[in-house]
Amino acid sequence: MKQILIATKNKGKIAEFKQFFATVNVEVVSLLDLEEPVPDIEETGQTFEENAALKAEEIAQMFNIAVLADDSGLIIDALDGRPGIFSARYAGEPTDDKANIRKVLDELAEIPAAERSARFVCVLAIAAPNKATVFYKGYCEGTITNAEKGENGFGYDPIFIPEGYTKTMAELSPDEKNSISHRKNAISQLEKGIHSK
Ligand SMILES: O=c1[nH]c(=O)c2ncn([C@@H]3O[C@H](COP(=O)(O)OP(=O)(O)OP(=O)(O)O)[C@@H](O)[C@H]3O)c2[nH]1
Ligand SMILES: [Mg+2]
Repeated sequence: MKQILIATKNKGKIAEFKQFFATVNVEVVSLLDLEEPVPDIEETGQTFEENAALKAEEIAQMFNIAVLADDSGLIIDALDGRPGIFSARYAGEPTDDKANIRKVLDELAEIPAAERSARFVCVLAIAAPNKATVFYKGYCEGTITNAEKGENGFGYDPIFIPEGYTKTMAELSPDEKNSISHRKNAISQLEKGIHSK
């Protein structure tokens, strides 16, 4: 079976990528599968693209193979786009999904339902030795709830209601999330990019 190395340590992302790539018979290998632990890559970029490139290029160079990386996050309009590129570490490091959710709900406490619009963003970068890095981007529009609901997914899924739905992303099944998510939409762009070559 063909394999793809994905430069991530996020178990939620890994589970979703495994589902996407299983449909084309590609096995996902992540940084958590390697025998030698890989140090955390500092995400010092100012944009999702810069951070995705940092992760993909560093690992591609380390192993001399093509690598896919995902930099993603939640953009909330009433918070001027925060947490944005800081989504994983919004309430500090190490990453704590529950604390991140609490911080967002606290900051939105006075904001009425009609002004709680938000979107998830996913930027995929593919880096390969001696090749220019390429990028694909996907969005998922929605709103932020007043309280957590649902057990599926990861990150901010329990407080995000996708447009056209009445349930949070964490109440959707993995298949449902993977049919509408920012990650799915970025992968669709990747497929289009590859087929047009
Ligand atoms: O509810 C969510 N559903 C999603 O589908 C989703 N995708 C991203 N996010 C948030 O954005 C951060 C990514 O930050 P990020 O791209 O730096 O990844 P990470 O640090 O978790 O892992 P790595 O890939 O860098 O190893 C994550 O931790 C989450 O807080 C999501 N939240
Ligand atoms: Mg990260």
